[in-house]
Amino acid sequence: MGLLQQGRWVDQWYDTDNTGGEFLREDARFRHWVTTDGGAGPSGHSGFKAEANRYHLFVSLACPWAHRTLIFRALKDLQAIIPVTVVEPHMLENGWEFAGAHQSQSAHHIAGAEADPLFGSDYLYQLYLRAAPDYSGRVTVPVLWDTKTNTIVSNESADIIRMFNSAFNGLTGNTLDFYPKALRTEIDSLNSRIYRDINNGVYRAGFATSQQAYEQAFDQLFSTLDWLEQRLAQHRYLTGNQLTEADWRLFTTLIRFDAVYFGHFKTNRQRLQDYPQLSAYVRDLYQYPGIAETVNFEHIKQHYYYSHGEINPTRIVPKGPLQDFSLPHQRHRLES
Ligand SMILES: N[C@@H](CCC(=O)N[C@@H](CS)C(=O)NCC(=O)O)C(=O)O
Repeated sequence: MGLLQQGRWVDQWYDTDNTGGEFLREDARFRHWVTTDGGAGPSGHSGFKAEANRYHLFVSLACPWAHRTLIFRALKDLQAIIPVTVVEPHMLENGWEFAGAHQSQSAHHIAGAEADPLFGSDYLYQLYLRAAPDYSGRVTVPVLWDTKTNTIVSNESADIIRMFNSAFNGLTGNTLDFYPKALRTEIDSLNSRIYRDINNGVYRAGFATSQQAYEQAFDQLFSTLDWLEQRLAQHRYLTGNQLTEADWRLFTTLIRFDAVYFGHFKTNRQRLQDYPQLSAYVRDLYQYPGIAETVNFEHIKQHYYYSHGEINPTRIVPKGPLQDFSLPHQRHRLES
């Protein structure tokens, strides 16, 4: 695990020394937007018009943030016009890697990982350097790459799913809207609490290097899960009867909870399985058409347990847990 410093790759674990053991996530740096007409979006500059086969998505199947973009690619019928490449789950001294001959010393190829079809790069950081030769910062997935101007449009999943939600509608004819105007205020407020306490909360617990930082993240995480458990006893989805972006953002963390976060990140007050509403809700979303295909537990478990040597030095990847997300969920009953 490492980062780029003025265009040089440096192998280094997260620095929590100056923050009382607390893990602080760095903001994404590429924040342009693909728009219908190529005009500027909420940030970045213009010039990224929605076109078929112009953009390429790089993801890890392990990563909850990248997973959001894969879900939106499926929900919005973008598979035929936005190709995707999957990196190797083992993220070691060279960061995220593509499949190929130049893997890091202890990395293994895991089925489903692919080579870089655009440039034949060995490592994802080489793609970042093509976009910004003096880049400083972490090298993260997902990455939305523009093949026309050879740059990164965005490496922020929250923005990429918003682009996918609407910018390509004219090309696909899919007008499903997961960020409807009438619900935006509610979605935004759910997102911000869920991001802080759950999406990023599990990482704040898992990457904490002080007892206090860990316990604080742990308590916030479970109090927000308790709150959601109650909310989901009333409604099928977070905002009521309509599935929105807020549900999909929550889903990618919940689906990993028992397999990874409970053990590896020590978020073990209880399993997701022990929450009747939340666990049925996850099965409901998992069974939505096209979603199960985006979930890959081999990549998920291999990534976390094998890559984080600071947390799991033996790199043993657990065989369990046994789980079946295709069991009935009965959540239709909550529709009013
Ligand atoms: N804000 C980014 C965060 C992405 C992110 O942190 N991805 C992780 C994988 S789950 C990553 O690539 N980490 C590499 C690193 O931090 O060096 C987003 O939502 O797209």
